[in-house]
Amino acid sequence: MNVQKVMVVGAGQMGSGIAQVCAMAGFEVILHDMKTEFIERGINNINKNLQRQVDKERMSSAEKEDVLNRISQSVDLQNAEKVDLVIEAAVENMEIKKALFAQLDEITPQHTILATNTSSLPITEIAAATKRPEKVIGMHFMNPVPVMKLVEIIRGLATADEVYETIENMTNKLSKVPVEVNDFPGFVSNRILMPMINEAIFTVYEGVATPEAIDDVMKLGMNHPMGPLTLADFIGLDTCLYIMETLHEGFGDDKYRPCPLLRKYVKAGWLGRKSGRGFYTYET
Ligand SMILES: CC(=O)CC(=O)SCCNC(=O)CCNC(=O)[C@H](O)C(C)(C)COP(=O)(O)OP(=O)(O)OC[C@H]1O[C@@H](n2cnc3c(N)ncnc32)[C@H](O)[C@@H]1OP(=O)(O)O
Ligand SMILES: NC(=O)C1=CN([C@@H]2O[C@H](COP(=O)(O)OP(=O)(O)OC[C@H]3O[C@@H](n4cnc5c(N)ncnc54)[C@H](OP(=O)(O)O)[C@@H]3O)[C@@H](O)[C@H]2O)C=CC1
Repeated sequence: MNVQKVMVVGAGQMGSGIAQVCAMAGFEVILHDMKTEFIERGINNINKNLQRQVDKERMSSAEKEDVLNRISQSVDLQNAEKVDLVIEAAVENMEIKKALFAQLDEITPQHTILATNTSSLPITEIAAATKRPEKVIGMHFMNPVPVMKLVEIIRGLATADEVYETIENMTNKLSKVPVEVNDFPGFVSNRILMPMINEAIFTVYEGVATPEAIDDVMKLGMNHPMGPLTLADFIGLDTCLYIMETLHEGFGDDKYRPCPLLRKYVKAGWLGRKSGRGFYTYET
């Protein structure tokens, strides 16, 4: 199938990044969120990223304007009625995603592929909220989207081969590298990454070392570009907690229990970089 028009649902850090790379690759993009202010925040992000490219003379100002002009804004999901592909990047919550997919199933044309950027939730269960499970697929981008090469592509139980191929082609057009994985909690990326982050949080909780020391060990000792606690703040501590809960519930194994300190921070509203405070403090 030839994808031309894309709707990205959720204009947060992932949705704005996905909208940016789609528009840069020439797709017409509708960026949808619940409120205009969230979309404006997303567009501001995109604008800043593109301006950096202009400043580095990798893109002209005219090209930047062309990219921005390919992105339109939406606060009405009905605007999905003419798109070929929806990439959902709303909050990591099964009930919210199921409700969105059920609505999108009603609104979009029959040929439309419904993809989710979920970082851990079962694709098969999200697909079951629609009458087109063969057209539902996981398209898991990494953060920051404009920089990271990987897109994990996850087939649900019913995902059709041609839908997989369309999403694989689309990923290549975005200059990303597709890697196919099966539908298990956390897929591959977060099944491996998130227990390491959770263990780093236990290491703070048990007073083994400060966040700075833990991050230094992993950066200087293991050559990780960011320490695990900086990375947790970057991903969002709410998202880290939801992923650990999905792993814990999905596998029923206590090795995936979320650290109580992670729960406490999320309850306090310390969500990391996006809220201004997590393991570190940030200017908002
Ligand atoms: C939770 C999930 O479901 C899955 C996930 O996404 S897990 C998270 C996966 N991501 C990671 O692990 C990221 C780990 N961190 C890194 O790779 C690096 O620290 C980083 C790429 C984010 C920044 O790299 P750095 O060398 O420390 O900083 P810096 O030199 O400022 O930036 C390098 C490039 O990234 C760009 N960049 C940095 N942060 C960016 C952002 N938030 N958005 C867009 N571009 C960004 C910079 O503009 C720069 O671009 P150029 O090379 O084209 O000039
Ligand atoms: N953070 C990361 O590193 C990664 C995250 N992901 C996944 O991407 C998704 C988004 O994460 P991220 O961008 O970090 O989260 P953010 O919190 O930055 O953004 C989520 C956005 O979606 C909006 N939203 C919530 N519910 C709805 C809805 N019903 N309809 C439309 N928009 C909605 C939110 O609005 P409001 O602010 O009001 O809640 C917010 O603007 C999650 O599923 C996450 O697991 C995947 C890869 C990496």
